[in-house]
Amino acid sequence: SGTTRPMRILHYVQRSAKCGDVLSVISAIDSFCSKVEWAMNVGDKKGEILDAVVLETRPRYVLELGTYCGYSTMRIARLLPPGARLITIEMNSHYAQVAKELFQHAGLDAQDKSAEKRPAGPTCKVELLLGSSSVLIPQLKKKLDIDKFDLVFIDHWKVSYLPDTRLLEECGLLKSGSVLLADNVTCPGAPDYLEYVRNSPRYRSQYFPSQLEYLQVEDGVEKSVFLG
Ligand SMILES: O=c1[nH]cnc2c(O)c(F)c(-c3ccc(F)cc3)cc12
Ligand SMILES: [Mg+2]
Repeated sequence: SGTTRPMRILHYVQRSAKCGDVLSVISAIDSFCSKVEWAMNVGDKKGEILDAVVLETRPRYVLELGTYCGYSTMRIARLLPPGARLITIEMNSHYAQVAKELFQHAGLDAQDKSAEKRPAGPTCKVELLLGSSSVLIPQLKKKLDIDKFDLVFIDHWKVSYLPDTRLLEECGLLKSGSVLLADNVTCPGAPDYLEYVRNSPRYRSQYFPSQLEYLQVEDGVEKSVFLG
C-alpha cells in the first residue's frame, strides 16, 4: 500500500542529493532524518566517531553487521583506499534493496554478492550480503576468500552483538589489533556485549559517549581492540 521509511529516505535522496556524490547523499539522509522523519542511521555525531576510528585503523578488510539503508556503509566506504573491501550483512531484503539503490545514487561501486551475475573477485569496494549474520559469518572465509577483518562495525540487532563477536573469534576472523566498533551500547544498549568486551583479557575496550542519532538522548559507541 503506502511507502516505507527506507523508501521515503531513498526518494528524498534521489530528489535532493547530487548523483555520484557520496557526501551529498550522507548529508541528505541526515537532513531528512533530523527534519522530516527519524531513522536508525548511526547519524552525524556518532558518524564522526566512526570516521575517526576508520581513519585511525586504515583497514583493508572491513565487516559491517547491519546495513539498514547503507548510511554507515557509505561513511566507511568513502574513507577506504582502493583495493580495500567492505562486506556488509543485512538480513532484511527490503533494507538491502534500498541500500543498493542509495549506493548507486552515490556512485559507490557496490556489488550484491547474492546476485551471481556480477564478475567474480573483488571488483568493487562494497559487497552486500543478504542473510543472517550468524549464518553468513562462518561462510565468509570460504565464500569471499577473506582471512581476517581489520575493522568490524557492529550495528545490527542488540541481542546478536555478543554471539556474533564470539562467532568471529571462533571462525578465526579476528587478528591481534582487529578493532570492533559497536553502535548503541547505551541506547538501546547491549549490556551482555559490554560486560564481555570490558572484562575479557582478550580485548582493550573504550567507550565514546555521544548522542542517539538526531536526538538529545545519550548513546555511545564502544571501541574494542582484539588482543589475540
Ligand atoms: O535496531 C537497531 N539496529 C541498529 N541500530 C539501531 C539504532 O542506532 C537505534 F538508535 C535503534 C533505536 C530504536 C528505537 C529507539 F527508541 C532507540 C534506538 C535501534 C537500532
Ligand atoms: Mg545503530
